[in-house]
Amino acid sequence: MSIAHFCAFAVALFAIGGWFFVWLMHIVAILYGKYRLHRMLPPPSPEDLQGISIIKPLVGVDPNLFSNLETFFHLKYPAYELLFCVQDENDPAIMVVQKLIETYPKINAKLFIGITKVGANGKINNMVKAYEAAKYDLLVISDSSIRMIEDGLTDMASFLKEDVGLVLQMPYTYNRKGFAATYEKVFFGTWQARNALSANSVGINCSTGMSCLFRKDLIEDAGGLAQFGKYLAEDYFISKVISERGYRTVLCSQPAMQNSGYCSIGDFHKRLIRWSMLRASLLPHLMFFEPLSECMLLGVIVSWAMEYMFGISPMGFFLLHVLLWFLCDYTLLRIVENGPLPFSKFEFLVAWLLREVLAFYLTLQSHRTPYIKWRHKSYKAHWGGIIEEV
Ligand SMILES: CCCCCCCC/C=C\CCCCCCCC(=O)N[C@@H](CO)[C@H](O)/C=C/CCCCCCCCCCCCC
Ligand SMILES: O=c1ccn([C@@H]2O[C@H](COP(=O)(O)OP(=O)(O)O[C@H]3OC[C@@H](O)[C@H](O)[C@H]3O)[C@@H](O)[C@H]2O)c(=O)[nH]1
Repeated sequence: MSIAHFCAFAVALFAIGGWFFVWLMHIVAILYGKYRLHRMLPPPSPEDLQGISIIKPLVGVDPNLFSNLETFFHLKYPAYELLFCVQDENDPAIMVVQKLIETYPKINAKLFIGITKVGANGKINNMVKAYEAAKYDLLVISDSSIRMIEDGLTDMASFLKEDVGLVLQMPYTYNRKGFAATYEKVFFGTWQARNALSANSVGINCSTGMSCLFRKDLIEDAGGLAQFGKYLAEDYFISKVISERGYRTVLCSQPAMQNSGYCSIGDFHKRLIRWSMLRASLLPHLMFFEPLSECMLLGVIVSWAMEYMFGISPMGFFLLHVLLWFLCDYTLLRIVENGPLPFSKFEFLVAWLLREVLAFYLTLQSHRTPYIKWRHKSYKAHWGGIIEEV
């Protein structure tokens, strides 16, 4: 066998192995999603539910902010406090929070204005005051765009068994109108859900910090929330220090319902590029594996490999591969949504195709510049996840 043939053989073998691995991820995600999502555990008795401090970092106002925050005033949970953080004293979010606090005087809610600068991460700087003032040993960090159902906090708390340190709501979206909303829902219900469910099912850290419950003492033991200010992916490192202390990270049954009032494909792509840049700085090998695990690129490579190894028609193989992937993604999305989809099958097809076709382009965009833009600030990420503000 010539060197060229040997190399081609090795690449084809690797591609086919990777292809089987990705199908394993599809299957695990579907089975684990069915097992875990939308199946609340029997709630512990109210005496067993410990108090929870919910930290809400806010920047600016969008048309859904009031109603999203209001859902936190309707939580059915015996003891919780709401700690709203606003970093700028001129931010109109202050008025929104004050209005809610006036409307619901029986709910224990406080507003913190101004940052404590502990690092470059604006979200951490914004949350530090509330973190220090939190009166309960359990903390929830919940981003501004999140809506909660009445039982959402009980659902999270009921997954906090003795050996669990962090409970995550898997990122998903609330129903909104328009194609951009469909596109976001398809992304979170397919690509994101597949990775999050398969990784969490085997205990791999696949954290997203938009809605998570954790034990404050574990973070204190690691030096407090302030020490995560040097990272932009503070969620990944919070999960990491919790695992290092011997506690598990689990998903709860209810996904995180993101419901930002502004929804556009351009802004969503910027967010995906930012996340991709974070991941590349944390786990550089993902720069190689992530694009290879995408439907279109993997399909092209494996179709070639199948022809090279077994003489199978590449076009037929590619079309079958895409069709099966599409069906698996549709099945997973239905599991995550747990009900009829708020759009037609045709809209799903268009949004799905667009995401799959653009995946590689977005990956390339994430390598174009070392500067990460987040909420009007620019950061430079170094290997290992440490960032500097530019
Ligand atoms: C030949 C193909 C081999 C396939 C290998 C698998 C490649 C994994 C592909 C994609 C990575 C998934 C990323 C998940 C989304 C994370 C969302 C995110 O970016 N969050 C950031 C912002 O909140 C956060 O700061 C970063 C977190 C880092 C997460 C790293 C996750 C690694 C997950 C790997 C999944 C492997 C699953 C294996 C299951 C058997
Ligand atoms: O400077 C900032 C930036 C953001 N934030 C807050 O941080 C939360 C998340 O911000 P965005 O919605 O812009 O960003 P994302 O949803 O993409 O964040 C996600 O990815 C990056 C991670 O570090 C976050 O933990 C995760 O939530 C919001 O509640 C926002 O108000 C701040 O408080 N200050």
